[in-house]
Amino acid sequence: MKSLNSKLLQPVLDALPDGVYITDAEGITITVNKAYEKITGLQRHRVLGKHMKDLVTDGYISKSVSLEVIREQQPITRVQTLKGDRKIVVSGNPMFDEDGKLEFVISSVRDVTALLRAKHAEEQLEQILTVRKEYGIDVDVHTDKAGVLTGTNTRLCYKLAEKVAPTDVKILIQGETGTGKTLLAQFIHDNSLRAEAPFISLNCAAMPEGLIEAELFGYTSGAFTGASVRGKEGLLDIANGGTLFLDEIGDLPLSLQAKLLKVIEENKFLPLGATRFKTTNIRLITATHHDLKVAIAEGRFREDLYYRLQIMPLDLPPLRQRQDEILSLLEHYLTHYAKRYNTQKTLHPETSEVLLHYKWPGNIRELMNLAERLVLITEHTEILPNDLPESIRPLMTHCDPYSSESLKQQVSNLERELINNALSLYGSTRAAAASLGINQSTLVKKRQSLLATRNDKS
Ligand SMILES: Nc1ncnc2c1ncn2[C@@H]1O[C@H](COP(=O)(O)OP(=O)(O)OP(=O)(O)O)[C@@H](O)[C@H]1O
Repeated sequence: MKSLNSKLLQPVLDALPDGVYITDAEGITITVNKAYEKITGLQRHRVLGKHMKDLVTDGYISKSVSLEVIREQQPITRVQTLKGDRKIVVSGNPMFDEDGKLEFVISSVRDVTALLRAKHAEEQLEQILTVRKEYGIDVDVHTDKAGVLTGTNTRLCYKLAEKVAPTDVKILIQGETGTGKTLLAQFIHDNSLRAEAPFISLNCAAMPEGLIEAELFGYTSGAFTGASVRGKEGLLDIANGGTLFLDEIGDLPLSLQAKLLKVIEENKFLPLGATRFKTTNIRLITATHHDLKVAIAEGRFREDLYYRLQIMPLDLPPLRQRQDEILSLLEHYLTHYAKRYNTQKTLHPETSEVLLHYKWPGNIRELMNLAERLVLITEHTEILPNDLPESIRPLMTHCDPYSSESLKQQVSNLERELINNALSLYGSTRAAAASLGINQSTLVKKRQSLLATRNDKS
């Protein structure tokens, strides 16, 4: 182990406000300073002479920046989390001797927990102000009256919704992202006795805990640093008399779940910083794409709240289970965007076929985005399969309905593409062959002969 002149060096290191950790070129600890002991809680005598690898194995530290520096032979900076959620920034620097050989690694360690907290608070405040500004413009009363299309699998859901809309029964809508949960909530509101009052929607997954709390419950003046002097009404106030739609309710933090339960049970809530409860009269509709039963089992969601919210559960199936709606929706949105962009578009039957069998992971929102994109970028009136983005027609590149190639050649093209796709996905001929259900030698032979056919052609 190399040594530094520690008699001289140690007092200097101990006077520094940042933590310092020094190892030799092998990763053996030479010294640490007092600030390091204070920040990490690790005593010097525990680490001196120890190899960084052993400190990681023994659980003293989670990851060693010094070892990374030794491996990479260059400076490296990492943010690490210590016990109790403290955040530190570790910057490791290599020191080389005159011959360019690594001699020491000197790492500085800075506790940035307080700094990050301040930054987080600042960002939260900024977000509150932004959201407020947006709400001032268009959130109070939702006026988007896009035509609602229903097929066999959604008709029942909309029928039930229509039936219970005039009551105040609490509804939990379940469905993947983009399946139309917000539209259904708006439909219920529009068909309720509260239709003239505001429909307010809040996505619980989109905001940090502090911000959701301030938005939902509002706050009094001086409730927290940076709060407006006049305080602010919460959405529970703004939605009074109308409907509050809480999207992604499964992401509502546990502390706020307790507060929401009080609103449901007693129509009461306490704004941040307030000493008196306020009352409100809202109809609550919630939505989730998570399985809340799993969240309950994992302790992330209150069971009592779940049973209060899902008195009337409504399920919106994903678009791939609503095949009879896909073409009507496409036609509806192609016409809608064609009108907006002053053009005309239709789908070639082959294109309809591809889209009908596509899985639509982003559901109706994805379909709308695709319709707009196709209207904008397709130059001809009839949209062909090749106009579709690659992600939708991964194996369609060579299936051109106007192709002059023979069936045999087109099949070879498709085979070549399937093999190449599997090879790039799985990386080895053995794994690619297994994924295609053939043995490795067959794949290699097929690939060679397909390459030869292509070369013959060109
Ligand atoms: N049945 C339908 N007919 C026509 N358009 C629909 C239908 N359902 C949904 N849409 C449209 O699809 C888009 C996505 O719907 P919406 O925002 O309601 O989905 P969501 O499930 O709430 O999504 P997220 O979970 O991501 O918030 C909206 O623009 C909506 O108007």
